[in-house]
Amino acid sequence: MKDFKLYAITGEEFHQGRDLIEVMEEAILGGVDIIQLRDKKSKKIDVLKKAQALRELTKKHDVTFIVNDHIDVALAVDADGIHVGQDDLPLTEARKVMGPDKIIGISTHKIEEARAAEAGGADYIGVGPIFETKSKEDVVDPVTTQYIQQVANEITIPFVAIGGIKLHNVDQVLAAGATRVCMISEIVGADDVKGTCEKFIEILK
Ligand SMILES: Cc1ncc(COP(=O)(O)OP(=O)(O)O)c(N)n1
Ligand SMILES: Cc1nc(C(=O)O)sc1CCOP(=O)(O)O
Ligand SMILES: [Mg+2]
Repeated sequence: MKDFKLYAITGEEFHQGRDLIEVMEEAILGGVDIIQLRDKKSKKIDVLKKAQALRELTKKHDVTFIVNDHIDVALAVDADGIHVGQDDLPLTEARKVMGPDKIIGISTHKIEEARAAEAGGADYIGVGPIFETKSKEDVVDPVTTQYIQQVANEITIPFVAIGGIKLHNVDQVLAAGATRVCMISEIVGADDVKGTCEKFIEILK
């Protein structure tokens, strides 16, 4: 997969009434190089419509597009890949459905899961939640930056830190060995989405 640094996930509850595509385009213009559609509430038809619009946007800006959970939607819109969790479709089955060329990312919360993801052919792993987050209902306890250190020391596929990351604590995440960060609320909930992303890009340099 094309490498990335700043990963933004949609979270329309934080958009303050702003249009999904406008918010995500601002994020892209600020430097986000991978976008994930995550929608836990909408009907499938509406998830599909949002995915179509985001596919068009990400194509226009040459940004990687990932769909969370819905493999059928990912395939229907020719997304670049899918993100699955530990309780979603297992990696082997996800690979069968997605084919060899699509990106498969998987969430991990402990080193055993990271090892299994690497051995199972994941293209990248999510490492989190690093800090407390209110953006995910069924979230496990924070894994802290210690888990980043473990992954950085052992895992060779790309990993992205996620969960409660903000401008004020991202230094701790990078100091622990992460080079890629992923956020919902700090990016899409910002008053100035583009400016916030530019600040992250400056810090990530
Ligand atoms: C990059 C990234 N990392 C982790 C997650 C969480 O996925 P999952 O555990 O399947 O939980 P839901 O997002 O489906 O609630 C993610 N989406 N993206
Ligand atoms: C979707 C998600 N997955 C996580 C994990 O640890 O796997 S934490 C999380 C929520 C991230 O949102 P925010 O940046 O607003 O904290
Ligand atoms: Mg999931």
